[in-house]
Amino acid sequence: MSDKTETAAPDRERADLKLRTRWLHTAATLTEALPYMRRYADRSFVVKYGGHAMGDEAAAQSFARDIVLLKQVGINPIVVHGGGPQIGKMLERLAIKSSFVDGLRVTDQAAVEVVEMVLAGSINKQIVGAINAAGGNAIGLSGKDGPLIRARKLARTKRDPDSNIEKVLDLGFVGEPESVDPRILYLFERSDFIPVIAPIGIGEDGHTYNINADTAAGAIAAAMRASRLLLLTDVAGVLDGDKKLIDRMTATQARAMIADGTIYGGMIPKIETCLDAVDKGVEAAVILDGRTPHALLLETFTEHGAGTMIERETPAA
Ligand SMILES: Nc1ncnc2c1ncn2[C@@H]1O[C@H](COP(=O)(O)OP(=O)(O)O)[C@@H](O)[C@H]1O
Ligand SMILES: CC(=O)N[C@@H](CCC(=O)OP(=O)(O)O)C(=O)O
Repeated sequence: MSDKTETAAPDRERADLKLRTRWLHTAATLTEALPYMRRYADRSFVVKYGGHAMGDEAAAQSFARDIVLLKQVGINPIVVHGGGPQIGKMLERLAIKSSFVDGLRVTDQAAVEVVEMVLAGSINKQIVGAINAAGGNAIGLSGKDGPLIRARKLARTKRDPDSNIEKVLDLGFVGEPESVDPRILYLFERSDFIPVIAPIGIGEDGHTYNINADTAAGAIAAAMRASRLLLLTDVAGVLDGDKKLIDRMTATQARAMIADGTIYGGMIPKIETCLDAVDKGVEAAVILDGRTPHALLLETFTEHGAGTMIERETPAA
C-alpha cells in the first residue's frame, strides 16, 4: 500500500512535466508562426484541392480545419476544387464514355451535365459541409455564379507524328478561362465567409464549360493577385530524376525538366499553371501533398515549408 503511494507521486510529476512540455511546445509553435501570420494578414491564398488529394474522411477533415485556421488568423483562403476521379466514377455508373487528351477530359453534352452535377453539386457541398463542421462559414459557388469565370472553348492542336501536320482536336465542352471577374471574391475578403469554387465556366454562347481545376485556380489567383497559389495533389511535390523532392524551382528549371521528360502527364498542366500565375503577379505557387496531415499549415507557418515552390525568375543583374 505504502509502496503504491510512493510510486504514484513521481508518476504524477512525470505526467505533469510531460503536459507542461507539450504546452511549451505549443506556445513555441505559435510564436514561430507569428511572423508568418503578420506577413500574410489580409492576403489571399488560392488553394486548389484536387480530387485525388480528397482521399479519406480524416484527410478531408484535416484540410477543412486548416482552411478554417487560415481564415481565423486573417488570411483570405479561396478554395477551388477538382473531382476528376469522382466524375469518372459517376460517368461509369451512367455508362457515359469519356477519354482524356493531355490530361483533359473530352467532354460532350451528356458528360458536361454530369461534370456540373458532380463538381458544383455533390463535391462542392461535401467541402462546404466539412469546412462548416470544422467551425468555418463556407459558401459554395461555381464559376457560373457572378459570373466569376467567363470561359471560351479550349483550342487544342496536336502534330500528327506520321504526316507532321498540325491537327485541331475537338475536346467538346472543355473550356479555358477567358476572363475572371473577382468582384464577388472581394466581398468574401471583408467577411467571415470562405468561398469554395467548382471549376465550371459560362461561355458567350451560353454553354457550360468544363475547366481543369488547376487552370481555374491559377486564373483566380492571378485575378486576385494572390499571395500564394497552393495546389494540393497526391505526390510530395515535384520530384527530380532520382525521385527526390525539389523544394524550390525557377521557370527555367521547370521548362528544362518538362523538355527532358522528368516532368510529365498531369504534372505538366500543374507546372504551366504555376508559371503562368507567377508571371501574372502571384507571389509564389506551391505544389504540395494534400494527403499529408496539415500540409497547408506546414507550408504557410513554418520556415521549412512543404512541397515544391515555383518562383518568379529574378532578372539577371
Ligand atoms: N516530376 C514529377 N514529380 C512528381 N509527380 C510527377 C512528375 N511528373 C509527373 N508526375 C505525375 O503527376 C501526378 C500529379 O498530377 P495529377 O494526377 O493530374 O494530379 P491531380 O489529380 O491532383 O490534379 C503525380 O501523381 C505523378 O504521377
Ligand atoms: C477539362 C477537365 O479535364 N476537367 C476536369 C475537372 C475536374 C478536375 O480538374 O479535377 P482534378 O483536379 O481532381 O483532376 C475533369 O473533368 O476531370
